[in-house]
Amino acid sequence: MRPGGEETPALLLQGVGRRFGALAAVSDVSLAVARGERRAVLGPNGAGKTTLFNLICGDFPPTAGRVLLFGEDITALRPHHRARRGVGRTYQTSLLFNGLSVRDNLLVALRGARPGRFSWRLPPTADRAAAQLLAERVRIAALLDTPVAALSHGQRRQLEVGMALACEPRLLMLDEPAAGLSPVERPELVALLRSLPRDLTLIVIEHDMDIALPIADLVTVMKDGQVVVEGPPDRIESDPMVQAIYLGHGRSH
Ligand SMILES: Nc1ncnc2c1ncn2[C@@H]1O[C@H](COP(=O)(O)OP(=O)(O)OP(=O)(O)O)[C@@H](O)[C@H]1O
Repeated sequence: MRPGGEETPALLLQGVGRRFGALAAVSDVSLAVARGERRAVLGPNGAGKTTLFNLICGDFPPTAGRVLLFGEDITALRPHHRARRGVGRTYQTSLLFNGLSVRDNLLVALRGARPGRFSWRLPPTADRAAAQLLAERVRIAALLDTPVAALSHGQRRQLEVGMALACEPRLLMLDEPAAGLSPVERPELVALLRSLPRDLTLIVIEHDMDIALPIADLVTVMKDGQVVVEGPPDRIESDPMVQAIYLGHGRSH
């Protein structure tokens, strides 16, 4: 396999682990996510999903193993260096500017995404057009002049995805995008995620199967820091191990 060639996975984890003292939060995780793939990482509370997410984004280094992005070893790189190489992300807690409009939030993200970002050199019309495109992509174009404080929870999530897309990521990581959404908002989010460009590689960390399964090409299920099952959504749903893990956790509707 030619490093960096088309067949090189977007993300390759090789025996990745992370300990916090005596606790192995993530243990010997190996997985390959193909270019343009939509991968869901599922698992109950405490399974290690967020820790794995942070290891991929670089919030802290793994205590074992390697992380490769499009063939490049990024294990030792800090988050902003990973971001420059194409890792985009959203956060479980919102990082929006409540006092600003949707448009201004997108403009801040667009300007922050550019090297030399404090130069403010691009003509405002180009930025406004880019903000408009992003808003259309995440289905909130009608809300461009609305203050973020007036958005619903679901609309905030859509804006967060738009802001992450402003950096033109090659790999987009979403951390529990459906957390706190109403039953009406959830299908809208699923539709939005399904409509993202197919060349974008997407990893969604979720504990909710009803969100994860409709958007995923492949699902990785974690428990106690380890990968316990991996496969296509239809097989995951009927897998006895997955059913046992989720028994008692319930599926929300
Ligand atoms: N910074 C930390 N220090 C110590 N222990 C941690 C730290 N972060 C996570 N852990 C522990 O690692 C384990 C895995 O946690 P993690 O948050 O990755 O799971 P999760 O699958 O994301 O769960 P949830 O769905 O509740 O977010 C848990 O036992 C957690 O308490």
